[in-house]
Amino acid sequence: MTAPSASVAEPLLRLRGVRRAFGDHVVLDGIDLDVSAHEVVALVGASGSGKSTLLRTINLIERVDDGEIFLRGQDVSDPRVDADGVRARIGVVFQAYNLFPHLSVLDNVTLASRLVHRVPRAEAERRGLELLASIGLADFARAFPDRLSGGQQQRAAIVRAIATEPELLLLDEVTSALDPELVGEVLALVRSLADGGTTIVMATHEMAFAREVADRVVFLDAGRIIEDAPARQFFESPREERTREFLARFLAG
Ligand SMILES: Nc1ncnc2c1ncn2[C@@H]1O[C@H](COP(=O)(O)OP(=O)(O)OP(=O)(O)O)[C@@H](O)[C@H]1O
Repeated sequence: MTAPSASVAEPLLRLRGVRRAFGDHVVLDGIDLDVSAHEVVALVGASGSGKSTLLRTINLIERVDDGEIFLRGQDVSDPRVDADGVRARIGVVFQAYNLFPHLSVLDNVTLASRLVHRVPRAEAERRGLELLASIGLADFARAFPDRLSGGQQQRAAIVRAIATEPELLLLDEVTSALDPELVGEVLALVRSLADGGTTIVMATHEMAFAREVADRVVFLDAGRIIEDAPARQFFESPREERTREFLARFLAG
């Protein structure tokens, strides 16, 4: 028997046999997935296929019924692991309502750094202002979120998620609640994070974006991974019939 090669890098994230059911409804049915550092993985699939639930299990919002989730080799799905400690290592942005409405934009962006990571306020605010400036929102730092457009709010939510320099960024349909004209500015920010080497797992219905930005595309159907392929191969020559049907339905609108 050959020993595993020591040169093979451990994936940043590894899921093995992840299963989650709600009552009799099996929503994740044995998910195996590896994500390397700096990789961008798009989760695609019909509504209800399990994309959000998968992201929520990675972030330990949902507990797995079976299987394991490893973050840098640590089994974080072990119920004895401190979930808050794991969540502090992962940035998450949902479809909408990410910002606390009663806190200024800057307080939103700096809150986790200050409270969870114990960064002194002055340093957290310097970094927060730098991040807000990088997305053109420095002038809104002291404003409350309701002064911002939906696209601006989502961009602020994304910089809030990366303010603590998480090891992994999870994005759950971050553009699906936006008016079409605001989608582009949010996708541009995700693209720049991907270009900068942030490790991202994102559920998306934006196929053109997945094709352009993702290294790999993972197609989920009824809680199973049907195809996991480099983005170009996924869109140009999918192996599985169900992937072809999904893409055809998608292109048909
Ligand atoms: N807390 C819950 N209790 C019961 N059923 C749930 C719960 N969360 C999700 N589900 C069910 O699990 C299935 C998968 O939902 P999920 O939100 O993961 O799908 P999705 O692929 O992200 O869909 P969409 O693209 O519409 O966001 C759905 O049938 C949903 O109703």
